Amino acid sequence: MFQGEDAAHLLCCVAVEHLDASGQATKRQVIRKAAVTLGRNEFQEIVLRVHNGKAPQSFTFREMQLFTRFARDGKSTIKLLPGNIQVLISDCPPDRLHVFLKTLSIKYQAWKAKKPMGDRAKMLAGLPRTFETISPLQKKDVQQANELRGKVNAPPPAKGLAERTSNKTTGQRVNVSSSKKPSFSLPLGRKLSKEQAQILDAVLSGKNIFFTGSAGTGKSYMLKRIVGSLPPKSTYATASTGVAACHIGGTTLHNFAGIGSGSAPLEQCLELARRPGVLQHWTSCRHLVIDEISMVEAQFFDKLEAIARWSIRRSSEPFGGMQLIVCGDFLQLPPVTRGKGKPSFCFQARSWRKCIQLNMELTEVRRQTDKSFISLLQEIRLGRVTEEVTSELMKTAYNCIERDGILATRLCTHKDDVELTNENKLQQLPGVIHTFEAVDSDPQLVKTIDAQSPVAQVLQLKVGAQVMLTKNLDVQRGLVNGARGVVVSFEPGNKGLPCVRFLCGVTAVMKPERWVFKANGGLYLSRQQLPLKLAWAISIHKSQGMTLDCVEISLARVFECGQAYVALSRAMSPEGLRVMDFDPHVVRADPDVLLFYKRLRKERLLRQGSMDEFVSREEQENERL
Ligand SMILES: Nc1ncnc2c1ncn2[C@@H]1O[C@H](COP(=O)(O)OP(=O)(O)OP(=O)(O)O)[C@@H](O)[C@H]1O
Ligand SMILES: [Mg+2]
Repeated sequence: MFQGEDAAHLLCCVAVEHLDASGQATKRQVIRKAAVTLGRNEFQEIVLRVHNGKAPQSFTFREMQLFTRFARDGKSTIKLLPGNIQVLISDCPPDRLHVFLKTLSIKYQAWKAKKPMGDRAKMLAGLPRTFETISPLQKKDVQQANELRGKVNAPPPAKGLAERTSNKTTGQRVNVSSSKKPSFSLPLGRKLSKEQAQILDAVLSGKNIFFTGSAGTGKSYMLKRIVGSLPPKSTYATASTGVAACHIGGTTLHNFAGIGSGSAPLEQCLELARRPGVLQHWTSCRHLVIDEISMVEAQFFDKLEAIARWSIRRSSEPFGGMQLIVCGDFLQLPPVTRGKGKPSFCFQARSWRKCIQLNMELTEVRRQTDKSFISLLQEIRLGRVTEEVTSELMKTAYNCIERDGILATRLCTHKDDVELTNENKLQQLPGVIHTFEAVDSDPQLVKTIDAQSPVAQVLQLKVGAQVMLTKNLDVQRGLVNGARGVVVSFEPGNKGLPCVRFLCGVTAVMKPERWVFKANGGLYLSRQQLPLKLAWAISIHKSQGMTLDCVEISLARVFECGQAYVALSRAMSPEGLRVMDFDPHVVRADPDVLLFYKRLRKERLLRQGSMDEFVSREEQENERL
């Protein structure tokens, strides 16, 4: 996260409105590229300074109202009194805005806790005018703000507090969304490692970058941080699959491009891309983010490049000058070919080399902590199965990973097996079926929503149903995307919400959540549904990008290179994994991909933030390939 001085500055679009008594704007000034700074004057009052590149305007205020509902989209409004001024912020990198607003809010509350200086005292003080950037947030600011909030909210309801501090291992029943306003805290965020920070720096320098790394090194995590650091209006977060797009809060690459499968001739694809609603993506995009690039076909990539360059943006630069931020692991799943032979990877696209200026690699695995399990997975990734690897994986067949009635999720190679398993298992359970229908923003577009949503339109559950959480509800308590649980009861009443016991020890009543998807033409679609899906089985393709705490894998019908690696690397630990019928032959790494990575290393094109030792070891190993 941005700390210190950074927390006091924003670069964004600003509209300054002067309001009359009825709240109508009497004067409005729009500054497309504004620098906003938070500071203090000679009396230690908070000042908001808006700079248009020529002359700054400073607003000192006594009262403030913040409107933060759309802060995640980079928008917020700050209403200031006296003066009745409204500062409307837009197109601001959301992570920066979040920290800026938090700093403003806490500093303001802390300032209110002190007795402000009266006008007369100010006049008598005769101090020269000054402006100093506000100091970084300190613990004491947060304490003061919380004390003030405590007084305003008093008396604090003891129940909410007890819920927040409950010990997750006790299995105590908790309410996931508490109505009490949480206390302020320092906006530290989760820290980036050195190598992750270098990637963010490279992106912010404007370079076209491809970054890679084994499963669980935080590629998607980084993409979310990258998207949060770029201006939202011109940034498009996409991924090759709907599930992966959902992980980074984006849309599918196909949806962004609007050219179907891209197999039509260029002229036809161009016509499709020029359709109203689609054209706007192409013209407004300055930063194109793509996750799970391993599943994007070379030809499709070349088509996108040609469309962007010649026809829409009329520029000779690769991708028409858009910044490309591409990430994935080519040793995971390849593009889907539907029986049309060997796929071409994106790095085999004609335009790849001229598009990508910088190749970087993340080396620190974060999904797993067990060092020997991490090394085993690295071997599998490269298609190497030693006797030791085989025996370690065979041993897991006897793992008893069921706990508290929560069964392992079976990862299947084929989609049909998944549907059949989940339907049959649900039917076999005794008891009444409870059906939950989603509320979609546009019922006509169920298919479009289905393609991107992690939850189904209709969810059927029974007591005993094995389920998986599809959203991070409370990361600290372990209620994270992919967490496994079992339905233990349904609440009385007509809503009959399900109560789920999770593997992490928490039992919680599930309430509907909302997902928002970007559709063509800047249109937003949404689905409201319980954040659950049946989890007796899921497909390996759907599991790409996921972290799972309790999995059983049958690899007998593996048909792709990288498929066994994707399945195995979903597990967080060997204790949470059971491999049923391990056969070393199903572990395969695509030779073209190995060659690609080898060449990048040899030509020293693959930059790593740290771990030089790891580089040389890998190089030695690759020499043996
Ligand atoms: N800097 C970080 N701080 C805390 N947690 C992190 C950090 N980076 C990654 N993680 C966590 O590590 C786990 C794996 O990250 P992520 O899913 O982004 O990996 P990935 O490289 O995209 O994996 P895959 O190749 O399987 O898609 C996630 O639970 C993520 O929240
Ligand atoms: Mg990922």
